[in-house]
Amino acid sequence: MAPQKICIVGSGNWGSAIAKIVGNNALAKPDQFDPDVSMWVFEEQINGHKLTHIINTQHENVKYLKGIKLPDRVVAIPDVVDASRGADILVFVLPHQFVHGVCEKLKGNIKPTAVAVTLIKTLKIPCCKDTQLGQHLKAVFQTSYFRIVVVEDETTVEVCGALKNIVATAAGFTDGLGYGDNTKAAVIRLGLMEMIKFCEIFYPGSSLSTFFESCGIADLITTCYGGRNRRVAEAFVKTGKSIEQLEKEMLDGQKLQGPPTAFEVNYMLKARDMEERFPLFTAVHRICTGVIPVQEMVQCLKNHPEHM
Ligand SMILES: NC(=O)c1ccc[n+]([C@@H]2O[C@H](COP(=O)([O-])OP(=O)(O)OC[C@H]3O[C@@H](n4cnc5c(N)ncnc54)[C@H](O)[C@@H]3O)[C@@H](O)[C@H]2O)c1
Ligand SMILES: O=P(O)(O)OC[C@H](O)CO
Repeated sequence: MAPQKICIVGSGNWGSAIAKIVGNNALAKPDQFDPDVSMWVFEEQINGHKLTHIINTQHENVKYLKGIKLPDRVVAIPDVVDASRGADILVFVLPHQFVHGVCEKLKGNIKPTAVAVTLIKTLKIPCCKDTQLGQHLKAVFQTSYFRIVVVEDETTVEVCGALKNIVATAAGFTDGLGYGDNTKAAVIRLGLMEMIKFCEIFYPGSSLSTFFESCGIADLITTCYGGRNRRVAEAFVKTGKSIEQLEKEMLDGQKLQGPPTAFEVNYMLKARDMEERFPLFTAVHRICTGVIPVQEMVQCLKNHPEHM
């Protein structure tokens, strides 16, 4: 098989981090991959210079991953159709709210044999279930410091990634309200229970063991202690500013996934009259949309179905 061309669709914080990993792997495995990796960059001006120009000359995404050098042969391209032209592997890594618009542009403009990998945390993307292809794609991402496990329960992996952002938002509210570690642990536990229940109901067939992979409990802990959703949610309580305003002020262009995911999940719960069975997901949505004050969050969890 000829070396495969890789395009990274996205260039935010995670997009840039994965560009470093993928770019180095492509250089190290020229028999498998074209060493030139393209990266679609949503163009913006930084101190009067185009971000693509800065990345292509300084080999650093100075806005979204400051201080980390990207491999020289990762090339930033501002047009997504140009960036993906001729690519065999498209790595999607952009905030989920922009996926639809980007895919509309790509429709009819990519190699018919191209495969897509999504690193996006969302509920929306149907994935293929090809373990052979999974092993091949593992070579794109695996490094000595970034280990990949190929699992067949791909829906649960993706849904875990999306739902943990809601739990992280709740954890941030807890921190902002000044509660201690026991309350936060209770929120994380109930959040995990709701994640499992949500998968059971909406995506039957998921395996409980998947929640013990990195995508489950490990990502949940990371995001509830260190993530952007947690940080902004804490500031929401402490400052009284809106989530939108804090996202702009605190994240410098990076995007929160928790509040929009809570909105999407609430839409699914409401449609099945199931809000009461998911008090944590429901409370986060109601707080983010101003329906209830954040001070009511813990009250909403006191009669959680897990306690009945
Ligand atoms: N950052 C992490 O640690 C991390 C880890 C794992 C997964 N993820 C997931 O990866 C995905 C991408 O997150 P990220 O952290 O790379 O992004 P980010 O939040 O750091 O960056 C936002 C990106 O959106 C782009 N953008 C802004 N307006 C746009 C528009 N109108 N159209 C298209 N793009 C626009 C920006 O240029 C920037 O590249 C998300 O689903 C996230 O949950 C993130
Ligand atoms: O910073 P957050 O809260 O968007 O979380 C980032 C990653 O998803 C954690 O793996």
